[in-house]
Amino acid sequence: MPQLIAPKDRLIVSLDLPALEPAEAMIARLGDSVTFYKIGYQLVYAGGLSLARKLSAAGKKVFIDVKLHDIGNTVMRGVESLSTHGATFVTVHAYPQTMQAAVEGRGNSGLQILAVTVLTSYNEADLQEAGYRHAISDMVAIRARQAKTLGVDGLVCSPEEVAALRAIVGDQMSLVTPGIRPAGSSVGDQKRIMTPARAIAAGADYLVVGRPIVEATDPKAAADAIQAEIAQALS
Ligand SMILES: O=C(O)c1cc(=O)[nH]c(=O)n1[C@@H]1O[C@H](COP(=O)(O)O)[C@@H](O)[C@H]1O
Repeated sequence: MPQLIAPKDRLIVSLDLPALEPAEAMIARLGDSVTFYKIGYQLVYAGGLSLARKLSAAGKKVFIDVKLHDIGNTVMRGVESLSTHGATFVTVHAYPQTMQAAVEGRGNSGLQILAVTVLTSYNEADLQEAGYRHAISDMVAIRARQAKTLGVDGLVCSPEEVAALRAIVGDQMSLVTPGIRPAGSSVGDQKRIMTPARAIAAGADYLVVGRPIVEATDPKAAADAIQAEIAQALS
């Protein structure tokens, strides 16, 4: 539930880096400023699961972002395997079979399933081009209802959808938002974005931030500034 999360623990730094060595160097630079790390495609295929175990043994929280989507049996077994690394969150795409299988696979392990609703790099035209007939707002709402019914633990969504999705899923599911851009930072390939302060004010539980921190000249200063913005927005 949002009110129980300490402000500092709401920032998840995405370790989108090519190898363990730069990832460990980044973690050392960020030090006590950051308590929660995301390990995604780039690092997970470069030894990232060993880093997940190391981070969780060191008392940090870990989000394994592998966005699973396959037949149910494969997803279930994949999630069973992923539940052994000490992570807090793992991602799957928000398809009913996939979400149901992921919930079965996580069992009582303590690993929480996050369903990715509509990627933050998509706008309305991108969604139509991919063959969907719904507007983004309708699509995320449909997927949020299905996720809630299936017992999924949380959603990954754009901060633009947080308020609407909170009304659907209530306080028991975590709302995790990438697409976070501090004022003045480069947008890159993200399309549905907000500043940290606005995302928190909209009701996000966790903010996922990659390039604005890991590509900053001073990553610790960038993380500290976002932490301060989060704390200010919550006060
Ligand atoms: O599942 C995710 O974390 C995710 C979902 C989504 O819709 N959009 C999105 O950007 N992400 C991830 O969040 C991170 C955002 O990174 P930056 O755009 O560099 O801040 C990346 O690691 C993405 O893979």
